Amino acid sequence: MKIAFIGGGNMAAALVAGLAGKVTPGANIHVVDPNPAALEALHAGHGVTTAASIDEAVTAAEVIVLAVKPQSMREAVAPLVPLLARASQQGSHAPLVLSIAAGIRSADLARWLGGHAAIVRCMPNTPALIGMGISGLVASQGVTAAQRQAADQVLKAVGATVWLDDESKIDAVTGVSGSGPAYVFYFIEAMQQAAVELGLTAEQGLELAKATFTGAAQLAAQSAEPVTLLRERVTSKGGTTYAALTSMEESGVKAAIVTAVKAAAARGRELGEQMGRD
Ligand SMILES: NC(=O)C1=CN([C@@H]2O[C@H](COP(=O)(O)OP(=O)(O)OC[C@H]3O[C@@H](n4cnc5c(N)ncnc54)[C@H](O)[C@@H]3O)[C@@H](O)[C@H]2O)C=CC1
Ligand SMILES: O=C(O)[C@@H]1CCC=N1
Repeated sequence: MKIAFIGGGNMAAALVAGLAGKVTPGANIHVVDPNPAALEALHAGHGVTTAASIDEAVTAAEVIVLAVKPQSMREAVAPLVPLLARASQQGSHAPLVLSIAAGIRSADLARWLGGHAAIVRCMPNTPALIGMGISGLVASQGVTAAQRQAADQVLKAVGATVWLDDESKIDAVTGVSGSGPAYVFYFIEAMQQAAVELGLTAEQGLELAKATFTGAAQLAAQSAEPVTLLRERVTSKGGTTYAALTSMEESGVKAAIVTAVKAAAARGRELGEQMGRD
């Protein structure tokens, strides 16, 4: 499979690391980015081919991954329009366009791409860097079964995939798992701060907080029991955990988390609306 990336930043680098030499040889991956340092690192690390601007190698790919910031998307894809039109006139295959950008809607992308129909939107997350990502995906109507499978293969190279039946739900995925790693890091930072305020060193606090997250997340992942039961098992009546969770309830921590996740989803929707306006 030939794969092209428009944008070679953080998320593209995570995907390239998962794909190169596993799903396809590095030489079958082409990365376009105006930043020479990003290209050099990807070429040196994975043997990918590179270009500072969109060229024919992009439309020769079966899958074109759009990995620029939402605010740059419209401008970044404009040079693709004549190349896609030429490829279709020559009767070549229509590449699948796989966008990882938060918010940007398939209908707007299709319009910016001159009516290109084969678009999958997806929302990965940064644990993709260590092959432990999770991505939500949704296919627009012009996507073939083979293209859907290709999109799944690309994202499975860096973790698990969850397919959605309705594009409006991808903003929820953005709020939960796309932005989610930041919430976990925030919680780890808070636990480390508490550890220091209780007299431990910053290093000890960080080690305890990180290992607690890793252990609890692995336990939740591996256990057949509901997460609620796992929580209750830690919580002895009248004990220390009960004191902490009661304090969290009184401070409205759960409600605040729910509100925060909804704010991320709403921002995704808003970005799509803003960028989709002509
Ligand atoms: N960082 C994250 O946790 C996640 C990010 N995303 C989405 O991934 C996309 C990329 O995000 P990051 O990799 O974090 O950003 P980044 O800033 O690390 O990478 C963006 C890259 O695009 C390049 N670029 C800018 N204009 C360009 C153009 N016209 N043509 C080609 N390349 C161009 C930049 O030089 C940069 O290397 C965003 O749309 C974001 O919404 C999705 C899931 C998670
Ligand atoms: O914060 C953002 O906009 C991107 C999308 C999901 C995670 N990071």
